[in-house]
Amino acid sequence: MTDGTIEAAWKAIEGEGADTLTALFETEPDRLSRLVVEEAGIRFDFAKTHLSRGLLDKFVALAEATGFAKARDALFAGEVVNTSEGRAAEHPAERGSGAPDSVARARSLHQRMRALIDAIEAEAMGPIAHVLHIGIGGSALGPHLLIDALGRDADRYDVEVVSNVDGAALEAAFRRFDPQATLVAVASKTFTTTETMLNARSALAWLEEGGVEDPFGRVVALTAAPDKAIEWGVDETRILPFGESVGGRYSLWSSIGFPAALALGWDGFESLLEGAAAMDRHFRLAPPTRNAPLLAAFVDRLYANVKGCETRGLFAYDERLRLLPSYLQQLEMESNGKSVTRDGQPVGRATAPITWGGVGTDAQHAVFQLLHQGTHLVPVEFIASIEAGDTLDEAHHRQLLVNCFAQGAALMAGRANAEDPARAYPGNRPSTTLLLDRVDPATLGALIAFYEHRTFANAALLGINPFDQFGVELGKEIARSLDSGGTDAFDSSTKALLARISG
Ligand SMILES: O=P(O)(O)OC[C@H]1O[C@H](O)[C@H](O)[C@@H](O)[C@@H]1O
Repeated sequence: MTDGTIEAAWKAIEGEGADTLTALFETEPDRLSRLVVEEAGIRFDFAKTHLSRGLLDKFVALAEATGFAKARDALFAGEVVNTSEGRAAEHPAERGSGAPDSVARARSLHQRMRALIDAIEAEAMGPIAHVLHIGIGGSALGPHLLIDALGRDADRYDVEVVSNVDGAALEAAFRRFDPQATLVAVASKTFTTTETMLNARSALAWLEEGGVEDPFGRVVALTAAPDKAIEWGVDETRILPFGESVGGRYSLWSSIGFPAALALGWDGFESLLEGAAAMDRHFRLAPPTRNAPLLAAFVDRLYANVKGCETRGLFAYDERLRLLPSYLQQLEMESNGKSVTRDGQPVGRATAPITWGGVGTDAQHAVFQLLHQGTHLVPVEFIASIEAGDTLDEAHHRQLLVNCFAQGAALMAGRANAEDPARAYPGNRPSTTLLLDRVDPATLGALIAFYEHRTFANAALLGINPFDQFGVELGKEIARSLDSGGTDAFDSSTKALLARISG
């Protein structure tokens, strides 16, 4: 399609969305049957958004104009969709959804990971009780989310994920762990990330100081750059590689998921992959009006591009999912926080909103005032599970869920108060609810794959490449330069700050 057709499709959308949510429920009595999708153990409820029947048709037309279906086919076929880096994006192949040779490659790497886990379980590296996972960004957020959400009752290995270069983070893990019983997993796609390599060196020193005779014998490397890991000193048999075409923030399905597989056991890790594969099938095959990731992307675009919302709020009404907002901050903002299209042209409209959020009910007592009465319109997403994550009196879980549903209802309905404006609620504030049957590996796999595909669908509608992240490079380059004392090129404020710490 031509740029003209795409612009015409956007123009048609940008004039819509004026009806209130309450009015939409009156004029469209079939909203629930149309805007609720049940898939892979998750109920996706988009009914409390401004996605009217007319708008939905127009978004479907936009998807057609932008070549969304072709882009999706290219993703699953393993074509070069990351054009700026000349690579495919093969995270779907990690869970069996992709070109047969990519799937076969991913399977054999998974087998290698499984064999190493079997060996660790058989105490081939001595008795291991603790796993210190060192990585940052995509090499930490995904495994950390999985372990925190699913590993609470697993009673297997005690895993700690350390990402920050601030030594306080690593020291806290050292205090908790016994070096004699610790395995160190160094996770880095590139195996060059400064923070990770410095933390890894300090972990080696700690093993040595703790009396471990061969510290490298306790190190496993999870990387797409095995040569670099060998060069650094890791034995080849303890390197778990993954493909260059698996992006960092999409890599938890690969060997980057190793600590999660250790914490949950191999069966749990496989269920995670199967859940994601179920969502892959849905994303590939469901028609646009029933396709959960695509509908979610329509909602994202509606609020960012029609209603001018600069943020989106995400509240997990489940303690086990407390790390979901930080995981999604990287997935969504690093993928789609861009200003130019795939062809290097200005995008011309808002791209990724700022993703922020927290945990319910805690957040209700802190930030929800602004959501209900503030001057910013924030589309809210609620995530909850029907099955409880605790064994206490069921009043706990009931309170959690009724609070979650009450917030969505209150945001939408509002309440007038002619006498006292300070006590009036404007209402007409949108929300989406994702209700999981339970928080288990399969459902969490499906949920994370849903978010990946939603991010991809947003990028396709905007015409941007979600798989590169050049925005993070300049800061790294300047840090390197400052570290080596080269301040000449910098402003006086930065120079003065450096001088202040240099004594
Ligand atoms: O896995 P690594 O190569 O160590 O990279 C870790 C992280 O750092 C980079 O700066 C990127 O912003 C992230 O996308 C990446 O996940």
